[in-house]
Amino acid sequence: MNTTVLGYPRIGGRRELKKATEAYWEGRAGAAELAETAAGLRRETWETLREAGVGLIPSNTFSLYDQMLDTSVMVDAVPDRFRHLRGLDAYFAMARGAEGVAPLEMTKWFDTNYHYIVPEAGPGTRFRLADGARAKPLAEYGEARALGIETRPVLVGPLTYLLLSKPEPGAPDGFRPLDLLDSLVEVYAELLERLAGAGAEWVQLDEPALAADRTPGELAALRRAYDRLAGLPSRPRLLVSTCFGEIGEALPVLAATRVEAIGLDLVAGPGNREALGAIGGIGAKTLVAGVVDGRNVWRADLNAAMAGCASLLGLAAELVVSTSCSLMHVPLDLDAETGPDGGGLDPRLAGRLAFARQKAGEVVLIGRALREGRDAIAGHLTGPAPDGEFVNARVRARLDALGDGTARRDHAERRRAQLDLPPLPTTTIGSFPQTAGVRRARADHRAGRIDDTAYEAVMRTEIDRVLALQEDIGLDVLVHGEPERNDMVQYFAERLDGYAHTVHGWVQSYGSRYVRPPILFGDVSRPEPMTVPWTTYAQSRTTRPVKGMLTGPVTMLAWSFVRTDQPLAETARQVALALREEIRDLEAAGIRVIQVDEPALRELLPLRRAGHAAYLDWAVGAFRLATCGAAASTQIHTHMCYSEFGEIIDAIGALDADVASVEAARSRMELLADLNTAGYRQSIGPGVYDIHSPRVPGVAEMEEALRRALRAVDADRLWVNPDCGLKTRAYGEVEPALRNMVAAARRVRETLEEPGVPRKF
Ligand SMILES: CN1c2c(nc(N)[nH]c2=O)NC[C@@H]1CNc1ccc(C(=O)N[C@@H](CCC(=O)N[C@@H](CCC(=O)N[C@@H](CCC(=O)O)C(=O)O)C(=O)O)C(=O)O)cc1
Ligand SMILES: N[C@@H](CCS)C(=O)O
Ligand SMILES: [Zn+2]
Repeated sequence: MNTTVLGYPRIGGRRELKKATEAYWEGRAGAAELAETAAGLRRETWETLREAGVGLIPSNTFSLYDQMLDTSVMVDAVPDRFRHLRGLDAYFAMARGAEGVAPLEMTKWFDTNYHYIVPEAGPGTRFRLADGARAKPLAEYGEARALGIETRPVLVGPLTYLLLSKPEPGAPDGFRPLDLLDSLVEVYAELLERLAGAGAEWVQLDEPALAADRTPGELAALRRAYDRLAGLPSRPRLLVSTCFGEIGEALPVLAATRVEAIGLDLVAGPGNREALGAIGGIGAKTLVAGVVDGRNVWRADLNAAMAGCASLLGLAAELVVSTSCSLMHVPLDLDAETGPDGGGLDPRLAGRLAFARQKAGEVVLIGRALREGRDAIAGHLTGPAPDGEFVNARVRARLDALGDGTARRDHAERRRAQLDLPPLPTTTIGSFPQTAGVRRARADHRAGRIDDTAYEAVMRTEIDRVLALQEDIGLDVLVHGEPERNDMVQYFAERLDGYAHTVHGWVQSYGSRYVRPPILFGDVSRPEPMTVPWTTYAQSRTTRPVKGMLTGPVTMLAWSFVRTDQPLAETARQVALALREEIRDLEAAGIRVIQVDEPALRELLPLRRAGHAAYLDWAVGAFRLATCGAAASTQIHTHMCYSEFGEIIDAIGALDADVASVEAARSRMELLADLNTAGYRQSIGPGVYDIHSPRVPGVAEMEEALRRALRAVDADRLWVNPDCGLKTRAYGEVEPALRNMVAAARRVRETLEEPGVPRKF
């Protein structure tokens, strides 16, 4: 009975990776320093896992930016536009763009809040093992070995890699990256042979794409890939690891290959257990049983996990106790919270939590209990949490009284009652750059070095500056800039009862950007207004409309660690009620435009179609519960980003917001045609430039984007905005970009009367 984890956080206990990467980008440190920090973090991870007693330790789970990007570089899937760059410059340019070179797209990793860099492939793509013997998995395997630690290199599986790739611009219609599978598999074959030569006994190939619906053709491709790899004469043993749900028809396909082990997520995919039974088990193979939740922070129920593992014993030749997925989706170490510089979590809550290091410990305990008997871990077994510990009867009664009624007045009537704005109104998504001064003031306030009055003065000065800038640029609907928010979810969670917070609990969102997901542990309620003072202050300083800015109920759940003792739908309604109260207070304070951000609406969509309708029903219901109390004269906006919207296109309309701003700059406005087809009739602000890149977009390119949008959307429904908030950018980029955006909108407005340009005012 062995034990393992499928992956581990890479940031370091004091955010060493983030600091080193950003120092490198800013020229404050060289490549050697970055490499040294990275090696130190890898070593720390391996040693931590070894000390915890984990039997099979993974390697190549580290990345300077993203594991998909690492794979693209490893197999030389580097688009031509980056070929003039070398080494780290090319690597980071693919992620972030460079002078005159647009980055690759970035999008959500399955249903997590992690984002990967989307590979591009075309018929001319020639995969090869770019660095040969120095390929990253080989290098990291060798590095661990030199430390005396035997590891299992982890690779993104070839099927998942290609299913997540997109056709390169200009690729012929009908081209699918998966068409390149056979040639990619040959690169994996070479790599596996080299890893075997280096001494690797096992290799883990991650195929999370199997948790989504797959076509017969894709399943055939899976079979072909692993028949080929498993048929190599000289190779390590292969673990095909899956996560994030049930793998359905892929299970018998994998079972029929000659790979030595299959990894199943038994937390997000409880049905995997039944499916295993239905095929009579996996015979001579090893089952890597993902019984410790890699995506949530609750302690494992060790009794249940032991019983679950015991019931699997007859279904495989061997069982390895594991996490359900990589631990990169949870914070590193709970001890950092309860230690001297932690935030002092309520001990009743802390006792129920486990972060990555604690979860590695849980895996080891379960393994020991299965080997030596339950008594061997008796001291670690805890009783169930007391019932009703964090219940709020008032919230429950109010929700019962509200029922399901979520109708708002007719859209046309709302339009008439709402603000009068010029055609193609210009606005932004909410946040402005979080300057060093703003962040310092927040850190000083947190540490007690400045008091509330001094802190508020800094924020007000910042709001004044942001408003003055927007007026000068000529934007139509202004924002206060969100300087007071550390994060769009954490800020609200800190003001809601039922949520707890960490100080060091960072989880990677993308590249060097991290979040500290709050922990939703009890019934949620709003003790007092959360945004009203800042928004009304801003509105008092300008005659133009200021847009209030809230985070929607689905996103509040998606980007938090959420209680599992009641359905998400019920928890979402509690958050929605708090937002509904906030909207009522904003209206009462004279705010006429309110945006309720739902960037994570797509993220929580179940990976399999069978679950979509039920999810969208409660997700849309929660948004409507939050917003439908608003008066007809209040314009409700929503915003979504980082997603392929295809599968939620109907839901965007069903939210019944008056205006939706959506990321489209990177996906080239394809979305608008889809929205039309779906019968979307409200207003739309397709992002006209990509805020994820430091590149300043020109007037002409945004004008062109707007003209393209006007082919799909009438002018009286088109808004002009960037594709997301500006908090990660610097003013040096933001100011010229917004000036160019307003100039582009004006140029298009001037031509609206020309023949052939639809306008319906
Ligand atoms: C819109 N996105 C978001 C997602 N998830 C969220 N929870 N929030 C989001 O906004 N998912 C999808 C997208 C993309 N994701 C991100 C995620 C993260 C960032 C980002 O900028 N992260 C920051 C950290 C933000 C934060 O919490 N800041 C705090 C603490 C800042 C800090 O480190 N302070 C220092 C001292 C400060 C100083 O002196 O300068 C300290 O405490 O040591 C705050 O501002 O108070 C990051 O840096 O990673 C962007 C998009
Ligand atoms: N209002 C938020 C949305 C980000 S998705 C912002 O502007 O940062
Ligand atoms: Zn956004």
